[in-house]
Amino acid sequence: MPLRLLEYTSSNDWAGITSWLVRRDAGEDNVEPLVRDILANVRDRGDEAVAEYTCRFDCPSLTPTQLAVPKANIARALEQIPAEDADIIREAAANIRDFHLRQKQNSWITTPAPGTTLGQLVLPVDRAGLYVPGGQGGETPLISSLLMNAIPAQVAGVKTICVVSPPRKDGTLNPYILATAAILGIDTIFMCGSAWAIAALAYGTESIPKVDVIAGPGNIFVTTAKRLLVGQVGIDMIAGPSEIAILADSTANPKWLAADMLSQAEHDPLASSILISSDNHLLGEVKKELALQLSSLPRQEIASKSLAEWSALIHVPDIETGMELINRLAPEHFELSVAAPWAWIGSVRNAGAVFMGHSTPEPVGDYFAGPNHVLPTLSTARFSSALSVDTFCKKTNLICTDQAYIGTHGSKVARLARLEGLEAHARSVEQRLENP
Ligand SMILES: NC(=O)c1ccc[n+]([C@@H]2O[C@H](COP(=O)([O-])OP(=O)(O)OC[C@H]3O[C@@H](n4cnc5c(N)ncnc54)[C@H](O)[C@@H]3O)[C@@H](O)[C@H]2O)c1
Ligand SMILES: N[C@H](CO)Cc1c[nH]c[nH+]1
Ligand SMILES: [Zn+2]
Repeated sequence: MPLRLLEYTSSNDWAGITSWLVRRDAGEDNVEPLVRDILANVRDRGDEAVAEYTCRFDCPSLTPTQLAVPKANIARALEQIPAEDADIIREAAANIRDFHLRQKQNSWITTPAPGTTLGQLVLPVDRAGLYVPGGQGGETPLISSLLMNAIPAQVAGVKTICVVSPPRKDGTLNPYILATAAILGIDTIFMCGSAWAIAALAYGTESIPKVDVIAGPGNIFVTTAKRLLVGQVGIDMIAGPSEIAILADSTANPKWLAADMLSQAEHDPLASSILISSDNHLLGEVKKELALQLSSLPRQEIASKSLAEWSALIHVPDIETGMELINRLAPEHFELSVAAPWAWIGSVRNAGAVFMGHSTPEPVGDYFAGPNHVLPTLSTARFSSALSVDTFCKKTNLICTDQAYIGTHGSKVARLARLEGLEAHARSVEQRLENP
């Protein structure tokens, strides 16, 4: 099985690693002209364009009036999935809600000096649009994507939440997606996907509301549309292909490590799975395990491309050096697979999420524990964070001063204004001094 074996002894080896790892080109430039056309067409022709694209790509007969999923179908979907599955989804949703409730920030005000009250209003956006990927023609419903995007929006207090997802060939959505929406109390769902769904949410159509923030993962057409709309509508993040980096000592189990690497490799041929260890024997065992476990995976073709092209086993002299490499990689998911993970947590500077110790496999975070699984990729964890309640909030500054404050400080404001050559600013304050 082709898989890179690398040596990292110091920062001198960094260039060799970045040269192939840090820019996984998904070919966004190639699809950009097509996506620009789609955006313009939906902006100008609304539902009609959305329905046309949907018929061309996803299901042959869908009229503009059929884009919205009837509310009754959403409620009924809960009867179409096994009750045990609904219970698992409810439990995951409760964990995710509990975690995100802790992120909620309150508005605050303060009185730093007599005559002045200052503060910050933390307000939810009015409307959010959530993209739920089709998942192999609707056959692998991305339940967790809906949970991870909708719950932070709900906790933020967003009043209008619209979900979009591409329909299956028969013009329906997977009942698991509808049932999850029903569990969450979401009843506004539109059957459309790809760049035209993102365009509809950004511009609004006859049936799809124009939203303030668009969140949710998707393929290259979805991602490119989101990238082109930055600045016109709030965008959660431009999430790239999944990544996992594991730092393991000799107490780690090679079978577990290989399974964890494959868990992300199966997402995408562009996914990246990196194992870093000072134990050469362990690295060799993991390599054997990867070949063994890969052979029985349904998504073997995807995972093997990811392993061959974007993954590696990296030998380091010690854990300290491994940690330095992790901080340079700034991975989306970082598994700290060592005997005493808490002893190392203070050294972690750049990672989307950290999975502590041998018994914390990454998929626990993907689905169930509570923290969000929409995380910064491609080294952007150096400066950005997981999707959160904040994604759906904005902060409005609050300033209140009285006449006494203007009397004490007004002339200083006027002086600063005149230093900038802005006379009208200065007079605005002086009006209150001269004509109280
Ligand atoms: N980062 C995360 O949290 C996360 C989670 C889940 C999925 N993902 C990613 O999301 C993506 C999901 O992809 P998917 O296919 O399952 O669903 P998707 O909904 O993103 O893509 C399917 C849509 O793209 C359209 N499409 C196909 N070919 C097209 C073309 N040539 N031009 C325009 N549109 C076209 C389809 O008709 C359909 O509407 C994957 O890349 C996966 O890695 C990321
Ligand atoms: N690991 C993905 C983010 O990189 C999220 C996900 C969704 N479903 C399973 N996993
Ligand atoms: Zn995953």
